[in-house]
Amino acid sequence: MKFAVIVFPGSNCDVDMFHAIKDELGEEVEYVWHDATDLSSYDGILIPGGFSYGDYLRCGAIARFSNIMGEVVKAAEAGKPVLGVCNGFQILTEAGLLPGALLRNKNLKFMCRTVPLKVVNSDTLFTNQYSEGEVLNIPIAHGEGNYYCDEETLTRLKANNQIVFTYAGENPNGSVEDIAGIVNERGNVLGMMPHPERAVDELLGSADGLALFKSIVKQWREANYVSHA
Ligand SMILES: NC(=O)CC[C@H](N)C(=O)O
Repeated sequence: MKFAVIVFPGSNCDVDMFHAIKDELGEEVEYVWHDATDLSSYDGILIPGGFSYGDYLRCGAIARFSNIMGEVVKAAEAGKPVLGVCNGFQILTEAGLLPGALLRNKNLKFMCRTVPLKVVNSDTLFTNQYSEGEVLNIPIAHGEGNYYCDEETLTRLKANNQIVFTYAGENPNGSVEDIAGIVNERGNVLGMMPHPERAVDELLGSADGLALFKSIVKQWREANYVSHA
C-alpha cells in the first residue's frame, strides 16, 4: 500500500507520520508538497499536524485552498482512506470534507500532553484493529482542538456512528460530547486531534497508535486482494 504525506508550509508532524508508515508499519510512503496536482498513484492520503501557513487566519483556513486539496477531495470521493491528524483534521473541516469546526481550546492555552482516548467505533477502516471501548494513550498538542458542531450535525454524527474517538479522562479542550475524532458519512475520511503517529513505539511512551495504521492497511489489502488461483 502506498501512502502520501501531504506537506504544507508550516507542517511539522510530516516526518513523524512518514516514520510511522515507513519504519514502524513497513509500507511505502512519499512526501507530497501542497502545490502538487496529482494524487492518483497513492492508495492512502495522510494530512499531518502542524501550523500550516502559520495558523493564519484560523488553523487550516488557508491550507484548504492549496492546489493539492482538489486532489484530496477527489481521493475522498473515490473512497480512498484520508486521515487528517490535528492540523490535518482542521484542514479537513475547513475543506468541508468533515462536518463541524475546531475552536480555540476552552482555556485558551496550547495543550501538549498524553491523554486517555476511547475507541467509540471500532467498525471503521481506521479502527478495525481496536476493540470497542478500548482506551488508548495518545498525545495531544494543539491550541484549537475544541470540536464544535450544531445540534442537528451532532444528531447525525450519532445516528451514523461517525464519532470514532472521545476523550476518556478529563475533556482537555471543551469539545462537544468529548469528541476527539470523527469520520465522514461514508467512513473513509477520519479527522482526529490526538496524534497516533507519535505513539507508534514503546520508546515514545506508547505504541497504541500503531493499530490505527495497521487497520488502514488490513482493510486495503482485503479490498484489493487479487486471487492467483
Ligand atoms: N499539532 C498540531 O497539528 C497543531 C494544530 C494547530 N496549529 C493548533 O495549534 O491547534
